[in-house]
Amino acid sequence: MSALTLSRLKKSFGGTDVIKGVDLDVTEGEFVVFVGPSGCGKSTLLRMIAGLEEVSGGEIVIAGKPVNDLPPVKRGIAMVFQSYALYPHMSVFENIAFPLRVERLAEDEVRHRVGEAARILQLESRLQHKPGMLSGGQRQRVAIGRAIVREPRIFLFDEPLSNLDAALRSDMRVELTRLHKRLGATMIYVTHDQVEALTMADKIVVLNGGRIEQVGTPLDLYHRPQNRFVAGFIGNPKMNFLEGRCTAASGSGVTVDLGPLGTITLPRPGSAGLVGETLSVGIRPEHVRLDQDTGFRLALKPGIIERLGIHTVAYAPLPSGDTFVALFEGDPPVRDDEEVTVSVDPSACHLFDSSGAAIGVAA
Ligand SMILES: Nc1ncnc2c1ncn2[C@@H]1O[C@H](COP(=O)(O)OP(=O)(O)OP(=O)(O)O)[C@@H](O)[C@H]1O
Repeated sequence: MSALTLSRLKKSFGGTDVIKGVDLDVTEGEFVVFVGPSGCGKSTLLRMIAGLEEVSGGEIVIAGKPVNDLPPVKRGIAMVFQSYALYPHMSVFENIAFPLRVERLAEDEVRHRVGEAARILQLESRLQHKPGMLSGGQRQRVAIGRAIVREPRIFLFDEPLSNLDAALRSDMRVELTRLHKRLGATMIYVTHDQVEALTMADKIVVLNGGRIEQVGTPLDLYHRPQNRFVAGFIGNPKMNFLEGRCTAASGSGVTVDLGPLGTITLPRPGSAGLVGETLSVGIRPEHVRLDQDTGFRLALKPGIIERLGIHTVAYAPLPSGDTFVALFEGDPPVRDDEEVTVSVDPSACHLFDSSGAAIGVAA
């Protein structure tokens, strides 16, 4: 069953369109992550679902019921913000209990729900502490506890981990994934951190300029990006793009002349109409090999090499002025300012037409 449906959803501030017609279906129990560059409308979309922003057009349906005209408290949602918004003078218990006090729940029920949330979040020994005595991660757990006790249909998270340091973020990622499994609740999560998106999501929604670019599982987006934007956004280091002119295209292959870098033929169906068009060949840094028998060869002279132990990242200038990034496992014998010939399997490459649409990937 659908937990949430957005239909032709729009939002403008003054005369500026910020959300430009979003359609989305979220299944009950799904962990959905909104990602996209700064200003693409992620938070606005979340706040519209929460009822904190009015809708300029379209409809929001939660559990089968249109909610456009319902205030936040009647929507069956609970939102966790980046700033934990805890009351410093109240104990952890009272902070978690706060929304239940507002609803005037019976004391027994309050104790039961707070106790359960504290147990799930391992905050039982902290219930009498004040927020000032807690670490950042513990404070964020209190904020999550305050959402849990409301027993919402949908949890909304707006960059909840962005105030934490890197180590704590990765711990909290695991905790949130565990929490999602345990509660089986529908969760919608906004982040600009693609590691969070790729590791936590059942489904990722990539937004750009107020529109959805693609919706899919993390691996769908990684392996089958439908356009150049998604291809460049998902994956770290980012995909390399080499531009060239299509010189041949048939049902079995597309050939692109990359000028000084040579010619590559990708084994994917293309129509004869592509010949003459400028295409972009997408190469993921992790698909670059130092052995030279996998098809397309490229001579690189890395200017900078980052050795991270588990892998090595090489940055090499291209004749176009762009930088080509290659990622190798371990610590291979590549040196900066020394030429090295690498190779790429053409069947692992991506291909985009001049409008940015992927060639040979079903929409
Ligand atoms: N209350 C407002 N009044 C006017 N413009 C707004 C308002 N809120 C957001 N905007 C604009 O809407 C656009 C989308 O903002 P939003 O905060 O949703 O983006 P975002 O993707 O969450 O960005 P970030 O990752 O930087 O938080 C931005 O251009 C922003 O300036």
